[in-house]
Amino acid sequence: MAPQLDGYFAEVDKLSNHFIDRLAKAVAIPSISSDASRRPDVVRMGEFLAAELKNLGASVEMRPLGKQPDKPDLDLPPVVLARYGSDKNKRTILVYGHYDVQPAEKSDGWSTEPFTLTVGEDGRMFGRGSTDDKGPVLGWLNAIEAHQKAGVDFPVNLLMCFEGMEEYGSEGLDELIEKEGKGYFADADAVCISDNYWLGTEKPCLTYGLRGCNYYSVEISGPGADLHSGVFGGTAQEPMTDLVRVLGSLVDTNGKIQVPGIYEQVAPVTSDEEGLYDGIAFTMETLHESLGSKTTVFEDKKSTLMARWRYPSLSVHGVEGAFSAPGAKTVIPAKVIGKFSIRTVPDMDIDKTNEAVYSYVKQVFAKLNSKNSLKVYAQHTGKWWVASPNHWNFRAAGKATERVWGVKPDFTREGGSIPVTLTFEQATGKNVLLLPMGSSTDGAHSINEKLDKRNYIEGIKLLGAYLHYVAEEPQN
Ligand SMILES: NCC(=O)N[C@@H](Cc1c[nH]cn1)C(=O)O
Ligand SMILES: [Zn+2]
Ligand SMILES: [Zn+2]
Repeated sequence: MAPQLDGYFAEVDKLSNHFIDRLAKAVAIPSISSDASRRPDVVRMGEFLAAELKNLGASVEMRPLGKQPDKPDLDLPPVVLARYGSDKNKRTILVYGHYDVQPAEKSDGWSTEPFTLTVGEDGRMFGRGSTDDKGPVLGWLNAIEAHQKAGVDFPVNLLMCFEGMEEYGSEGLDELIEKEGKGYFADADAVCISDNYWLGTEKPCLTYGLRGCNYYSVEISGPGADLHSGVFGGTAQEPMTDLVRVLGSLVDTNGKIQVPGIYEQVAPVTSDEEGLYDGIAFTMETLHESLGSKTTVFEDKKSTLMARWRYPSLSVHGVEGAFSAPGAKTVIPAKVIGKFSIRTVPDMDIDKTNEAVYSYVKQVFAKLNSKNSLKVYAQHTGKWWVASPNHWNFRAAGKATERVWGVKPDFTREGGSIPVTLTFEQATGKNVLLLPMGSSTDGAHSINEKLDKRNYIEGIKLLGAYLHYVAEEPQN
């Protein structure tokens, strides 16, 4: 089966240093979508991708998305739409990825410069975006190039959609996908997204579910300006004191969400599902390794996987306006904005969840009897997604995984979110598959994010092999 793969694999190995150089160039562009001052870098990253794609012979369009809703003077970065091949006798696969990254500063605790790809002797390649999601996005480009250089016919037509706002909730992209479902994406036969991770470090997986994410701000203000705590301490009601109480009321030490109306929306566990977790290659030891500690809520695998995949969670992320530098500053912040998010699961509803959060936060604040003012709002929201893995798209990916990694993949769900996954499914009416490249210890969103050279190079083989098996797979 897929006889040309050996030539393709050999070419990927031959080109591995060139592919690592391409990743180094991408990592060097600090395309941080949440930081307005970095917007030119996000655009530069989109232009870099477009130029590389054009060099490979793809037809490319840069689609503007208009202004950022919460910052009306700021343009959203363009979506890179590209097509490689338009042979009516071949299947067409639509792939999605993102070229923006999470913020990163060396002073956050990185061991290396975050925007310099640093390849260790052990093959770990450190750099912001290496695994999330520049490595996987470049994987598709590298697969095209290795086919060309090996003289192996590209087995499918490839449609590509790469965005620059995923880490900020994919602002503006839903509308584009909905419009292009029957336009630019009309001939897609299936969708593949490479933007998640293996559950551990050795066993590959295919992913059929994601949690959604509703991201909230709680704004508390009082004084007209930041104050001296010696002069005003004890005389002014302090926004930070109120905020700490509100944030502290949201979730308990074991992650139980305290907002009424959340768990009531969660789909009950079925008997089929009960038996699903035992066969998954996941151990608490791997979790401890990727967590960097043993401070887990649960001691067992099943409860842990359920907590990550099928129950909601609430995380408190930070406070804007609060003193957070080292040292001791005796300030009373005048206005503080607490940030937290809820990862949502079937059958939670975005609006119902928002209403539950707003009403609870207002109630907790009212009980404080504070003279300060409160605002609570959602910064962005995103839907959960669960699909059927009984489809030729998943079968092809399963065969590719066995061919490249020598094992059958686990079928997993993911605790993270890719807001547009459900939108792709609904707008194209086609099956969506998540095919991860990186592993559980990659540290996406964290300090020292990395992608192992082995996962990058074998991952490029995997993406190419998947396309070959897609071409051979009979209809369902
Ligand atoms: N690799 C996917 C990823 O990291 N997604 C983000 C997306 C996001 C940001 N805000 C809401 N969703 C995630 O945090 O899961
Ligand atoms: Zn990502
Ligand atoms: Zn991410």
